[in-house]
Amino acid sequence: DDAHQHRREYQIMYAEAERVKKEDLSLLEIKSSSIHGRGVVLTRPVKQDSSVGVLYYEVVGDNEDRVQIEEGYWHARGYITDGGMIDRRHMSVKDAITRCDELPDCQGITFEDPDGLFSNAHSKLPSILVDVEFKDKNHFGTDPQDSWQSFLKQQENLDALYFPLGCSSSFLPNPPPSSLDPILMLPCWPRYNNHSCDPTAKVVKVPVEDSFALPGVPWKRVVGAYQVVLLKDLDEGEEITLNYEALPNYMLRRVEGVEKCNKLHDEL
Ligand SMILES: C[S@@+](CC[C@H](N)C(=O)[O-])C[C@H]1O[C@@H](n2cnc3c(N)ncnc32)[C@H](O)[C@@H]1O
Repeated sequence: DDAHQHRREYQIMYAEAERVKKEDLSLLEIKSSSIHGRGVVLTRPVKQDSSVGVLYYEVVGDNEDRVQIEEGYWHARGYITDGGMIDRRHMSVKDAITRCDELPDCQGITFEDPDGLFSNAHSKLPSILVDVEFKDKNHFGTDPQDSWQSFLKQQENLDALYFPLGCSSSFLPNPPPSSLDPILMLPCWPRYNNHSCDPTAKVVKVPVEDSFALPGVPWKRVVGAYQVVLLKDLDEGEEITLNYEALPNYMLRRVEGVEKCNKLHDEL
C-alpha cells in the first residue's frame, strides 16, 4: 500500500541524512503539536544556548529553477512572499527591473503570470505590461501552479537548503504526509518545526569544514550550517519553535495561515 511504499523509499533517504548530520537524534521526538499537526519536542531538558542540531546547510548558487537572465537579477518561478511591498506599477518587466535598481530598498519584483509567458527563463523577456509588486525582501515561495514570477536582486549567498537527499521538499511534500511514521521521520525533523512569534529557538549560522560535502551533490560548495539554538531552558516535552519570518532567505516557503509577527509590514 501507499504508506508502505513511502516508508521504504524514505527509509533509504533518511538513513543517508542521518549519516551525514551526525546528530544526537535521541534528543528529539516528532509528536502531535498544540500549534499545528506534528511538531518537534525534546525528550529531555536542554539548556538555553544549546544547539539541538542542524536545520539547514547553505550552499552557494544552487537551484535549477532559478536562472540568471538579467544582469544582477535571478529569475525565479514563484512569488516573493506577503508583505514588504514598497511600490506597485503596471509596466513591462524590463522597466520594472530598471526601476527596482533605482529604488534603494528594492530587493526584487514579483508579478502574476497566469499564462506562463515568463516561465521560460531562457527566452527573451516579453514586453507586455504586468502588475508588478516591488518588494523590500526576497523571501521566496515556489508556486505549484507556476502562475507567479519573480526577479530577485542577486545576493552573496543565494541559497540555503538543508537536505538535497532525503528531506528536501522534492522528496517530502509540505506538509509531510501524516501517514509517515514519526520515528522514521526523525532525521528530517527540520521539516516539522512549527512557527511561533514567541519562538523557543532561533537559527545560528556556523561554518563547516572545507572538506564537508553533502551526499548526492558533493560538487556544491557548502558555506555554512544553520544550527537550531534554544532561546531559553526547555523541559522534556517542550516544543522547538522558530519564528519563520526571522529565518534567512529561502529557508522556508510561503506558509499560508500561520500567525504573522511583522503585522505592520503586511498591511501595506
Ligand atoms: C515545517 S511544517 C511544520 C510541521 C507541521 N506541523 C506538520 O504537521 O506537518 C510547516 C507547516 O506547518 C504549519 N504551521 C507551522 N506553524 C504554524 C502555526 N504557528 N500556525 C498554523 N500552522 C502552522 C503550516 O501549515 C506550515 O506549512
